[in-house]
Amino acid sequence: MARPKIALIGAGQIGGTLAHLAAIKELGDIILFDIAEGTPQGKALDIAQSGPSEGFDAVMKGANSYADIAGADVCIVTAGVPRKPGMSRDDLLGINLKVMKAVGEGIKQHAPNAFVICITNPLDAMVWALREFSGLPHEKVVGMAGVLDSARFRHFLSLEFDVSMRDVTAFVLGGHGDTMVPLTRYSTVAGIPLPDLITMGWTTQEKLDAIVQRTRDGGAEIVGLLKTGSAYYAPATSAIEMAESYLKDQKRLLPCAAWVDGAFGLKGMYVGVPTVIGAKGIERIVDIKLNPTEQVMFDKSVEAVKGLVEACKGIDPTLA
Ligand SMILES: NC(=O)c1ccc[n+]([C@@H]2O[C@H](COP(=O)([O-])OP(=O)(O)OC[C@H]3O[C@@H](n4cnc5c(N)ncnc54)[C@H](O)[C@@H]3O)[C@@H](O)[C@H]2O)c1
Ligand SMILES: O=C(O)C[C@H](O)C(=O)O
Repeated sequence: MARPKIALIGAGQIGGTLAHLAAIKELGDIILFDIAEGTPQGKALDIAQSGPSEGFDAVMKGANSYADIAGADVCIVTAGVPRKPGMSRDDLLGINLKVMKAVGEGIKQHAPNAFVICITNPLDAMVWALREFSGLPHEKVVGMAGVLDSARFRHFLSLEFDVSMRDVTAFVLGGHGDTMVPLTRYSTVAGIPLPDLITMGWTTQEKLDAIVQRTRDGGAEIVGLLKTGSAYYAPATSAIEMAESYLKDQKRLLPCAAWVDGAFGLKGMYVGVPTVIGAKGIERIVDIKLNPTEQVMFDKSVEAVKGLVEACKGIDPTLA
């Protein structure tokens, strides 16, 4: 049986890391696409030459033409611009919206049956725009952010509790911005909810509040340290987790920016919610009950995302 075809649209920091991870995990044959001539070809050749040591079998090709993504089973989109220190993700909206138009049209023409994972920021508005430009079914176009934000929360919690990250679960919902909603009530250490760990004396409310804030600022913390761009190792790993769930029909329950129409009282919008990813794409949205405090935070985040979508419509009238 032929290997699945994975098209990586954008061969920058995340694109290159995605290609390496997908090869090491033998998820399929890989096309690295970028508008920069030489970059995808150079990275593809470099990664292919790690094959003998890693022991993977995958065809690895760099390309500057959308024709090369033809028939892709999965497209992961990182094309665009990352932020620099002092910028917010929302400052990227105008420039990256134009990129989503080109990418969406390329996918529509050459890979209409793909499962598409958008990573480009500002994430929730860009995945919405990419879906609009590509015209693919909503359940086949999803945004990566919640897996990354939850991984950051899990990492910080594991440091606080001095336990393995594997035993920490966490859910961060809402938009991928300053208003994201780390849900302490639905986050656990080996099944013990965080509020119970405060009662047990493992931590304090103040320390937990600081970890929640560090999670919300997780992207900016790395941008401030790198100075030339944003995080790429953990973002790539997070998207690979989602792609693998689709390709292997794992039905992982992951927080993703999915099309929500009905659940959470929302009428047709992309925002971070718990989702099940399987062979059909987004197969289910898990409509968990939020308490009044969580609901206020979630509503605020939803409004922020709606504002960015309206801004997109203002920039590109074809989206209105
Ligand atoms: N969703 C998340 O959680 C998350 C996490 C990290 C980064 N990001 C975002 O991902 C994006 C990529 O980050 P990066 O670090 O890989 O950036 P990068 O600058 O290293 O790579 C981006 C690549 O996109 C290419 N590109 C630009 N316009 C293009 C077009 N029209 N078609 C094809 N390729 C094009 C560039 O040539 C470049 O190689 C940024 O917008 C960043 O903010 C999102
Ligand atoms: O912070 C950024 O600009 C990149 C990304 O959204 C992240 O959270 O790392």
